[in-house]
Amino acid sequence: MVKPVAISCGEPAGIGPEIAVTAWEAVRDECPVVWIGDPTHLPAGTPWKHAGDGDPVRHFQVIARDLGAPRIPGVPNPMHARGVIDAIAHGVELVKAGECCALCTAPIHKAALIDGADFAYPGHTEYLAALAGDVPVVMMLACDTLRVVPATIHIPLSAVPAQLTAATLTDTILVTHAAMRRDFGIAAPRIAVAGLNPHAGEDGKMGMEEIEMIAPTLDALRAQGLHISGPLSADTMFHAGARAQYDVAVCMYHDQALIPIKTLDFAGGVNVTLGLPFVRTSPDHGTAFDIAGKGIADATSMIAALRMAHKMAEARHG
Ligand SMILES: NC(=O)C1=CN([C@@H]2O[C@H](COP(=O)(O)OP(=O)(O)OC[C@H]3O[C@@H](n4cnc5c(N)ncnc54)[C@H](O)[C@@H]3O)[C@@H](O)[C@H]2O)C=CC1
Ligand SMILES: NCC(=O)COP(=O)(O)O
Repeated sequence: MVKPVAISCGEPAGIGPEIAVTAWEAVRDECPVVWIGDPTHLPAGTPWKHAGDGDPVRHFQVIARDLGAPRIPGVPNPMHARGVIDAIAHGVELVKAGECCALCTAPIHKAALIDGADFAYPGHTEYLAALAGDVPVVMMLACDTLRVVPATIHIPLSAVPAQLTAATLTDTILVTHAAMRRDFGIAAPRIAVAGLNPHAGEDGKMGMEEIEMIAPTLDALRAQGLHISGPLSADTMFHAGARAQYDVAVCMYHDQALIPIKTLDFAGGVNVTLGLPFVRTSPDHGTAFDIAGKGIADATSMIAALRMAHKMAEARHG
């Protein structure tokens, strides 16, 4: 029997509840899901039942949690924060216990969780790494025409150069390489690596990180047999011809990686955490407070995230 993907509710004031239901309507024949959240936050008329009751194709399956306050679209409520965090942890437990095949997280509003529950993590990626026992993880965003990995994630731009060490870059590339092989069936992944500075440093005239750290790190990994190009100029590595030369691009910071993919395919991109002992995906977008509750949110990315979760779980476990 196909196990369901657990969906954590995410920020109730955002579009999470509505895109979960719309995505379920699109994939319910191929990919069962179970949603963890407060059923009073679901769009009116959602045909939901408690998980295990009813028919998962006709009834949206819910593991009900009382989040303590109603949902007001666009207005985050600190009272929800604890329940939102617990829904993620519950999803992880279900996957670890083998009751669900993967976790798909709806977007959280990071500030609301920090303000409402002293959440100690800047995002799911870091929280899931902690729940998995502090394993090294990597954020990857993927669409049909591009995969990108930021080597540093949710930190201020001013903190990037200090965090960008040979160890960070090596771990990022090795986790990415292993996941390309295990989860995406690419036997010898071609990895393109961006420089940090304009023109990848222009021979040291516009920054020294490429010469002092990035290039020697890549040389050491090439010596281990990895197919790596770079450090490349970030501004010229994302046009169609350049993208054809690699399977995944490793970038130096969040926006260097995410701007190209969200520009190419905002609707279809999927966020996936590599390196975890379980499968986790997510839509590439955030809470979209400006359109929450209006019934106009596009669920394409959520649908792609659910399909990718199932496919990755299948690749791992059959
Ligand atoms: N995986 C996660 O939990 C993520 C959470 N976030 C969080 O989301 C919050 C808002 O972030 P923003 O940068 O404003 O990005 P956002 O993705 O929420 O919104 C950016 C723009 O795209 C639109 N948009 C987003 N998703 C859409 C959809 N499915 N259909 C139609 N339009 C859509 C929004 O209406 C808005 O105009 C932040 O708190 C951020 O931390 C952002 C990205 C991922
Ligand atoms: N911009 C991507 C993002 O913030 C996703 O973070 P995470 O919650 O998946 O760690």
